[in-house]
Amino acid sequence: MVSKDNHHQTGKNHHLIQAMGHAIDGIYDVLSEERNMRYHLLAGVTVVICGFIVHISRFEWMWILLAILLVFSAEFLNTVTEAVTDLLSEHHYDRYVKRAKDVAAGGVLLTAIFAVLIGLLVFIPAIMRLW
Ligand SMILES: Nc1ncnc2c1ncn2[C@@H]1O[C@H](COP(=O)(O)OP(=O)(O)OP(=O)(O)O)[C@@H](O)[C@H]1O
Repeated sequence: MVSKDNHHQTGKNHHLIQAMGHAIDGIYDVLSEERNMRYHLLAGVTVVICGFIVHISRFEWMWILLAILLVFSAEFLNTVTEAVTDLLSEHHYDRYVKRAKDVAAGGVLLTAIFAVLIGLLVFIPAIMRLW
């Protein structure tokens, strides 16, 4: 989905609906263009389904949803970093581009490790409770 603006807008949004349209375009862009984001989405949906199956508590849901949101946010920032650095470098090698991209990717990795830890802390006791 691409926003319905026929012109190439470069200025501020004029109303909330327009701003929301661009924001939804951004979400769609990350989901359609970034393969890693699709893996994160698949993992997130799987974890949410598992959460319903093993009846995790409200407190546990808060941690699970926070972990999912953190990974998604890091992936969004990673995509922004890639877009801006690719624009600036025009795909030529640049050590500052490398630094920016590696740091952004490191942020995604850290949030993914956090999410796995939260998953283990929540689901191991939840599965044991079922027994
Ligand atoms: N213009 C550049 N200058 C220097 N290093 C670069 C440049 N472009 C990419 N790199 C290096 O290559 C790595 C991967 O680049 P990039 O993130 O663009 O590709 P990607 O594998 O498609 O990423 P993702 O999987 O997150 O979409 C970067 O982390 C960086 O180390």
